[in-house]
Amino acid sequence: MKPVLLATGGTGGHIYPALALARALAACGYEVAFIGQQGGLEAKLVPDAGFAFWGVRAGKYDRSRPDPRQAVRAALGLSDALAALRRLRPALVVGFGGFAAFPGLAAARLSGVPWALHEQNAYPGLVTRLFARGARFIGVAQPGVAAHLPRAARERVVTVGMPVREERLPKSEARRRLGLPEAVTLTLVLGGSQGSALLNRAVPEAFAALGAQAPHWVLHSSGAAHLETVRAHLQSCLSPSQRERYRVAPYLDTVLAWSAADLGVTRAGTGTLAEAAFHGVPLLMVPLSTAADNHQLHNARAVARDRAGTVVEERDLQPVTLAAAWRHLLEPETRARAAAAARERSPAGATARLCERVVQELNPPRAPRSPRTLGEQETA
Ligand SMILES: CC(=O)N[C@H]1[C@@H](OP(=O)(O)OP(=O)(O)OC[C@H]2O[C@@H](n3ccc(=O)[nH]c3=O)[C@H](O)[C@@H]2O)O[C@H](CO)[C@@H](O)[C@@H]1O
Repeated sequence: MKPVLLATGGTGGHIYPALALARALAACGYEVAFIGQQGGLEAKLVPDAGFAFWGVRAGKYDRSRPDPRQAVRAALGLSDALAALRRLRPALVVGFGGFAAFPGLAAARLSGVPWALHEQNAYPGLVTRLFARGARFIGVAQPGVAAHLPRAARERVVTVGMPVREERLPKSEARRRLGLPEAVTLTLVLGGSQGSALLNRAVPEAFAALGAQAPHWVLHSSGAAHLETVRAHLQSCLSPSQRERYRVAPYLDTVLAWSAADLGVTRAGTGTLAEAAFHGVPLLMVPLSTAADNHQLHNARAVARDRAGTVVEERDLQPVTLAAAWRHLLEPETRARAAAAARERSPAGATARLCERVVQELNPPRAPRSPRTLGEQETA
């Protein structure tokens, strides 16, 4: 059977929805492989999840600094990807946006292999805009994307939602597996797939400013590169008893972490927001102000409009302001209302919808035979 090749990488926001689709396709008996950047986050996450990975020479294209080396790297990545497609002979390539998806999609276009796309953000990224024309379909996580795509591609846009790993554990079991006490209020701190230097600094300071709270613990994902800095920061700004209640890890299994959490302090990447909604966890969001087209602020405001969380903008980020917003969300009534509103936003079913659309593409309906043809066959 020809495999489905998923072109993805760069950040968790692009990789995790592809992994969710891969699991669903594999469960239906389809063969799946991935193509992404050699040495990228995907080169670890994909084999860890048990799927075949082809690494190609890809790199982020810096539009502000055109450099011939970027063009050379793109050409090398394309030749790697063409070789991979010759070898794998995929039935379909599905691209998830971001620079790491570029070589696989470009190779598909050049080799005559059909391709499809999934776009996670409300404003489509460059790769989605480049490959929308000619795509078999463009699955989108949020409505309103079509207006930003070439006219010829718009009718092939389908709103499927944001695929997340639709697994939940009982809170008590998740906490036990994380080594956390059961009868406490737990805030999960997540700064996106690479961690956030800003949250790493501000959240421990806000925790100190919160003062005495009913048993309240924190589980904080620092990002692999920031673990030691955060540990040193906790030593300097928290008392020993506060440190006892503040756990830090370089990277978390987020099915466990969201299952255990009562509240999140996060950036506002699409993946994080969708997972929080799936798990019914209210959020205190600090959107990344440098995200393309400030899309994290738009993402966060949509959550706040639905009353599933609160936004604190970077420019207002002081330990006391963060602590005040945090204290408010910790109040049991506020938290319960926001958790119910979060559940209303759940993306449950998105993976199945995307999978179904891919399966349709792999098994196109046979053209109905005309009565005349049938008649001819009968008399033949
Ligand atoms: C800097 C940047 O370009 N960010 C973009 C990137 O977000 P980025 O990938 O950083 O953030 P997202 O919130 O979209 O996704 C993070 C993912 O990493 C996972 N995770 C995180 C920490 C951890 O310890 N363990 C773990 O598994 C989360 O569960 C989540 O699935 O892609 C998103 C989707 O295109 C965009 O909306 C973001 O703006």
